[in-house]
Amino acid sequence: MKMAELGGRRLHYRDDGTGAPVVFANSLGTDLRLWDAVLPHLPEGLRIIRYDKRGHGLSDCSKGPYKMGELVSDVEALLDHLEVREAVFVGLSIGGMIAQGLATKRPDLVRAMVLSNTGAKIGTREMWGDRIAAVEKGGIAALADPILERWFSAGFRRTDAFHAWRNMLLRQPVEGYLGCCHAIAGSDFYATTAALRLPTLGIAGSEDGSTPPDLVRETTELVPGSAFEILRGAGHLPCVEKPEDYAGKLTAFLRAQGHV
Ligand SMILES: O=C(O)CC1=CCC(=O)O1
Repeated sequence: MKMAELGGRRLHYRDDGTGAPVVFANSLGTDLRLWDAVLPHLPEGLRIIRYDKRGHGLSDCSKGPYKMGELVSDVEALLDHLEVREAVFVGLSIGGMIAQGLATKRPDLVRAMVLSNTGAKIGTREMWGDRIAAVEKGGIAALADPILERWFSAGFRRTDAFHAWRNMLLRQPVEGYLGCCHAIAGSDFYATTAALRLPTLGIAGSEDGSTPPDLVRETTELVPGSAFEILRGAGHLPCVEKPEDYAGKLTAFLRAQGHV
């Protein structure tokens, strides 16, 4: 179990393997176990860094609301602490927004990025305001069913594994969840991501009800020369539903960059 003390805040992370660094950033309401099923399918020779963003998993849960800039600064400080440079940064959903912010702020840290199930902007201020109000009133349980319908395809929702992800969402600290909802509501990366020049792969899930394929494609295409892949039969978390396929797309991208 590793905790980094970063100027008064502690982030929980994992740092496994040696070689070229790949950093993974999770979505809203999930922790670093999001990537568990993908990692065994990745090639040797990688240093795999995963972390829990603030208010999630085993990281400190500071009082919200959070700003996207704070979430970007957190992982920037973590990577400086770990002396990581030139990583491939894989970000899913809010993690993909963090990827876009970090690539803009610290191009020395990010040599290529994977924008998975994300957008330059996700939803509207009104939509996030409604979600925040509903969670403040009834807790995450009040919205768990519709959230999980967007996260997973109907087939996956009939599996035993589905209930573990449901429990992860329900055990998520409300303060951290709401803090990140505020950060997403206030973020729009269209202009800054369009100015980025780095190898970029977009990954979408055909059944994703949160960040549909068209949004992921539109976001990815902001970066000239980017590639885009759809994983069929997967919702918002294709790394959970289709881990081998997800790892295959990621590995092909890493190889194309000469990262492995
Ligand atoms: O909870 C959702 O609807 C999915 C989601 C949006 C941003 C994020 O990180 O997850």
